[in-house]
Amino acid sequence: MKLLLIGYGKMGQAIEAQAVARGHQIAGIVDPTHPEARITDFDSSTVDAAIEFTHPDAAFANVMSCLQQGIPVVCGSTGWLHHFAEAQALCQQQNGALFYASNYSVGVNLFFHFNEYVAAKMHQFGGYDVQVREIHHTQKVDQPSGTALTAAEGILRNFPEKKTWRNEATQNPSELAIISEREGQVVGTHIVTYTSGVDQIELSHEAYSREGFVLGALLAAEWLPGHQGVFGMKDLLGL
Ligand SMILES: NC(=O)C1=CN([C@@H]2O[C@H](COP(=O)(O)OP(=O)(O)OC[C@H]3O[C@@H](n4cnc5c(N)ncnc54)[C@H](OP(=O)(O)O)[C@@H]3O)[C@@H](O)[C@H]2O)C=CC1
Ligand SMILES: O=C(O)C1=N[C@H](C(=O)O)C[C@H](O)C1
Repeated sequence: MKLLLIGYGKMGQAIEAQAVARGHQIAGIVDPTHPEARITDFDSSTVDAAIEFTHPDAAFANVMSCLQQGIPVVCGSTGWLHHFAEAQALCQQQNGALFYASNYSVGVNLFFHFNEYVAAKMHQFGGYDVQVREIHHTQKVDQPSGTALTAAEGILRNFPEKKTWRNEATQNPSELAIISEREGQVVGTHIVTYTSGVDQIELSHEAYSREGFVLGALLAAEWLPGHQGVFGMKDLLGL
C-alpha cells in the first residue's frame, strides 16, 4: 500500500519502520521536519491511506484535509474529540473513510471490552467505588489520556452510580475520578480500581513499547480502503 504519514514524531517514525517491514511504501511525510510536503499535494490516486499521529491542536484540520482530498484516514491523535462530530459530518458528506481509536493496541481494546463487563458486574453486586488512573511519559501534552477517557466512558455507560468524570480526586460519589500522572518515559499504563471497605479489584494494561499501537494503526490502514464511513477498533476486531 502507499501510505501518507502525517506526523513524524515518536509514532510516525515507528509506523514508518513497521510499515516498510510489512511491504508498504511511504508515499509522503507531512510534518514540520518535512516542510516541502502538504496533505493537499496528495489524493486517492497517489495514496491508499493516511496515518495521522500529530498533536491535539493539529489533528482535526489534518483529518478534514484528508477527507477533502478523498484520502482514507486513520487517526490516532488524542485530545481533539470535541471536533469529532464535524469530522463525522464531512466524512459522510464526502462518502469518505475515517478510522479513529484513542488506542490502537489490541490488548487495550480487549481491556476496554473487559472494563465494560466488569463495570456492569460491579454495579450489579454493589458496594464498590471506582477510579481510573493513567500514567504516561512527561512529553504527553493532553490529559486525561484518550485511552483513560474511553475507559471512563465505558464505566459511565455500565456503572450508573457514576454520572460524570473529573480529572482529579473527588469526594463526590457520583463523579468518576481520572487521575493523570506524568513520569519519565512511561509508554502508557491504565488502571481501573474498584475498592470496597474490605478489598480491591484492579483491571490494568501496561504497554511495554509503542509496537502494539503501531501494529493496530497499520492493521486499520490495511483494512480501511474500500470502506465508507466512520470506524473504530470494534469494527476491525469484531469486539
Ligand atoms: N491512538 C493511539 O494508539 C496512540 C495515540 N497517540 C497520540 O498520537 C499523538 C502523537 O503522539 P507522538 O507521536 O507520541 O507525538 P510526538 O510529539 O512524538 O510527534 C508528533 C509529531 O507531529 C508533528 N506535528 C505537529 N503538528 C503537526 C501538523 N499540523 N501536521 C503534521 N505534523 C505535525 C510534531 O512536530 P513538532 O514536534 O515540530 O510539533 C511531531 O513531529 C498524540 O496525540 C498521542 O496522544 C500516541 C500513541 C498511541
Ligand atoms: O501520548 C501517548 O503517548 C499515548 N497516547 C494515547 C492516549 O492518550 O491514550 C495512547 C497511549 O496511551 C499513548
